[in-house]
Amino acid sequence: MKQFLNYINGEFVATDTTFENCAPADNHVIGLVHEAGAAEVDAAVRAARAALKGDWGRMSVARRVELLHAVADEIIRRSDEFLEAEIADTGKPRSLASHIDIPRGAANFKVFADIIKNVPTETFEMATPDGGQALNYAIRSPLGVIGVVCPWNLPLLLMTWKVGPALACGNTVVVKPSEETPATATLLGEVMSKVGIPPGVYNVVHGFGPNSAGEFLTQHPGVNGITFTGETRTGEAIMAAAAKGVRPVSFELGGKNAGIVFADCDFDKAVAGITRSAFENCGQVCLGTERVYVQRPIFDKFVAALKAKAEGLKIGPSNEAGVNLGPLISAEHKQKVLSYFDKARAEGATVVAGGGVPAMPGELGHGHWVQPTIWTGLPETASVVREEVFGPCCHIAPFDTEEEVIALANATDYGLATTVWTENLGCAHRVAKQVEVGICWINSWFLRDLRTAFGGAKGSGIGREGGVHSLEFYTELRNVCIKL
Ligand SMILES: NC(=O)c1ccc[n+]([C@@H]2O[C@H](COP(=O)([O-])OP(=O)(O)OC[C@H]3O[C@@H](n4cnc5c(N)ncnc54)[C@H](O)[C@@H]3O)[C@@H](O)[C@H]2O)c1
Ligand SMILES: O=S(=O)(O)c1ccc(CO)cc1
Repeated sequence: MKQFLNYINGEFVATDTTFENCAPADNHVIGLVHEAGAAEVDAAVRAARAALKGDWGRMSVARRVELLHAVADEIIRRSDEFLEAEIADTGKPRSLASHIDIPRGAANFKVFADIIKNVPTETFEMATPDGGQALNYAIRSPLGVIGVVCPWNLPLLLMTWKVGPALACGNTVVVKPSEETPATATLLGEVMSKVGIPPGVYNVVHGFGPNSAGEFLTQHPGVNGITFTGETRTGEAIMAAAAKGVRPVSFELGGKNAGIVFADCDFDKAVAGITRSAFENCGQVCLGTERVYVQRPIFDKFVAALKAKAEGLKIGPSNEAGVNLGPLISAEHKQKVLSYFDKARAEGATVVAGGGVPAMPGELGHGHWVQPTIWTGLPETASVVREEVFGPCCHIAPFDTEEEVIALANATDYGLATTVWTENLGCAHRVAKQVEVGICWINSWFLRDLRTAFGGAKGSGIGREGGVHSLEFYTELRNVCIKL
């Protein structure tokens, strides 16, 4: 049976406590994960601290950049292994993982290495009171040991999105992958060893959140900063842990994102865009659209078109040709999503598409499948209109005016992303300016340039990462003032 070991100080480390890692597609046991206890987490943090003072801490930026490029190249060289590991852990379609998760996972090392190589710091000359001059210039230093706590929906991509810039800035990391998806973080340990990243720079501790590796890591006083992607409620617990020692946090949290479709949109593109944003990765994307607002003149036509798209999506295992939708991540998550399907019905929804569990053949019958689901007819107070479901579903409501739809989109505690569909650039810009989110896409969705800012407003997060914005979190900027 496959064993998923911790990776501490350049060595794979087994523990006495293991838990099963199961495939979402058919629930078969992929392997055993070795849970890190407080002692292993402490060893990982100590190794990370020691590495800061060792070769890694002394390394030139040019050499660090070279090594991070080598990490990216090695991920690509072993992309079949990464792909198989990610597919087994998540059940997502091979086409999705091969086009997004793995290449983006590698790109995160190259892009941030190049940014750190090229980004300047500021200098200011100033006059001094005695009639002389002084020169100010800024130096970036690594923040230190970074705790990286990750979710399961885009495991390699979201982990490297943090580890790439953290290492580029000269930090060391202790990563806590989701208990649901331990494979690619573990595999990355092999890559780090192979290309010569010094021991202790990249560490992985496996386990759960409360009273397990997640909590041990975030409460560890040797961790200088915590970067976290996951549920808003978990963010609250981590923020409380980070308060001890006043450690900085960077949070990418939940969302309840609105899609806004104006009557003048390019209809087919809008339908295709909302289909993707609602159902890609089986709706398990923080940026996904769970609330769709469609201008009244095209409402009925849009609902019918989205229904046709949803019902045309092919549900199936990763390797089957033409599959659009995989399973949900776990039995527990399936229960949560189905409970929302029940609530929607109980609260009076019209079920336009789906609403249940598809019949799957053979062993797949043990997997965590649900149908892509569309509702209409609910008030804005309904559970599936207010709360993040994180499944392949959306509610569609009509609107009349620009002002009205902006108010509807903003009437949520979350503020991650919006997608707007219109041919009127003036309208697009007015909406983009007023929606309370970190990311607003116009006539597109999940179109990402890694140099741009990424993050959430309101309950969807704290801080921005991406491009130079990542440097703000992963470095301490020191001003040096020289009296000349
Ligand atoms: N904003 C974003 O960029 C973004 C991206 C992806 C996912 N998400 C959000 O993530 C959620 C889905 O992911 P999930 O279910 O893995 O989230 P989660 O919050 O349940 O778990 C995320 C990680 O936190 C750990 N954890 C849980 N409790 C902890 C605690 N008390 N202390 C320390 N660590 C703890 C888990 O073990 C896991 O590794 C959704 O809400 C989604 O919107 C947000
Ligand atoms: O910048 S990306 O790597 O595309 C990216 C995608 C998603 C998320 C969070 O879901 C973060 C970064």
